[in-house]
Amino acid sequence: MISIEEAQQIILSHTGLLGTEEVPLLHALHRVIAEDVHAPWDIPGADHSAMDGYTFAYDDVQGGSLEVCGFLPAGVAPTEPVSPGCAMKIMTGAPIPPGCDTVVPVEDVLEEGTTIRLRGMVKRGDHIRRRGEEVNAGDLVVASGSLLRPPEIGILSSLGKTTATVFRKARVAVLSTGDELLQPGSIPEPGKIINSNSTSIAAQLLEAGAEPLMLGIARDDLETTRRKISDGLQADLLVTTGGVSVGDRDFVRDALLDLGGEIKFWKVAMKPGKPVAFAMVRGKPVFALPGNPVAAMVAFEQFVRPALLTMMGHARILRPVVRGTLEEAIRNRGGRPHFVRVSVRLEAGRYRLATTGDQGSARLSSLTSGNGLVKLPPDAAIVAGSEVEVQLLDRHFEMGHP
Ligand SMILES: Nc1nc2c(c(=O)[nH]1)N[C@H]1C(S)=C(S)[C@@H](COP(=O)(O)OP(=O)(O)OC[C@H]3O[C@@H](n4cnc5c(N)ncnc54)[C@H](O)[C@@H]3O)O[C@H]1N2
Ligand code: MOO
Repeated sequence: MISIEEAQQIILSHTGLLGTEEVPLLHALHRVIAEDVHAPWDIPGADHSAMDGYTFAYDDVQGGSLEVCGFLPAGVAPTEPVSPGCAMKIMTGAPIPPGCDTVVPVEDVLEEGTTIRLRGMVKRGDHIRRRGEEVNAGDLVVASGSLLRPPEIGILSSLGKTTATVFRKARVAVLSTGDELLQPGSIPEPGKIINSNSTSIAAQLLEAGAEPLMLGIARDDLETTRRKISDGLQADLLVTTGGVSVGDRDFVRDALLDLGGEIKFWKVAMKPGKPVAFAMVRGKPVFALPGNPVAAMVAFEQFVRPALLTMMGHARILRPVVRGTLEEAIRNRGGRPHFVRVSVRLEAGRYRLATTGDQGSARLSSLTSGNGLVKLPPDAAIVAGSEVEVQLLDRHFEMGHP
């Protein structure tokens, strides 16, 4: 059996970048840009006032008082020089008129009829945002490979962009296998359960920024499984759940081989998720995840998500890992690393971790009541109060401040 890290390496060695597409700027949010964007102009485009106040030539301030000669709102570009000895009332964002070089905020002057008196010290150049202070024409502002968050979207907009060329979203086919499965929305019958894996995997895909294509359920026979998997190969990547262990009705691996696929690995030393398989079939990566709901979701996190993020151009493909204090003892009696589901909370600047109770691979509530995974090495016994590393699964933790 190979290790989690070996499995990840094999997967990434078969994972390449998807193509690109031009999308409206707002649709580029949380995607990775595939072009270098240079500034077509300076920002700011001229010297602007940074305050609502008065502008004047510093050399004209004699005795701390000036005549007010006019008003400059934002949105107007003055061309006439201001007469010597004059101050102009100016609003934040308005260009500084020729002849002026200093701004004083309104609260720092006494307004006396048509004159103003400065209340305190003023320095030449105060409260002016300089032309090109942020960006000069020709500067590389957003580099290819950058993740577009709201600030990047904003700066691209300030450069006149209304679209962006980004890496395509991965289209991912999702197939569940099993005679026991009913369509979501059904009422359970004896011996049957609802196919919840397709929905949870689709949700994980959406969260990773990919597009799920729902292939439904394949009954437990080789022919149906092969046909459904073959349909899924039209996508960029295929994820199946169930039918990948050693049962008499586990046909996924045989179907992959029948389709000419190469199984790159089967079984990884981990719990839950051991019977996971990864194959390349007709040039497409196929992840055959175990059927147990937690095993499928944990294996998705460790294997499918990093592959998808790589395909979509991301540089950070792994969840953030932080150190936190365990509030209870945990132990791994097995011979495989155990992903213990924990709830992580930030208390007085420190992460504190508690397990989510029964860690059965079929118990989805071990994930719903938590937001992190502790990878516990084989045979480890950790006492309460110890510091351990935890993968943060909750997006709200990604920036470190829930
Ligand atoms: N003799 C052995 N048996 C099992 C082993 C083993 O090593 N030797 N491994 C166990 C482990 S670990 C796992 S995990 C499961 C994985 O088996 P499969 O991937 O073949 O999954 P199934 O048998 O099809 O299903 C397992 C379990 O999950 C439920 N399930 C399946 N699909 C769905 C779905 N779409 N939505 C909700 N729940 C689903 C299914 O009903 C089963 O209860 O094998 C162990 N066995
Ligand atoms: O590894 Mo199975 O994936 O424990 O449930």
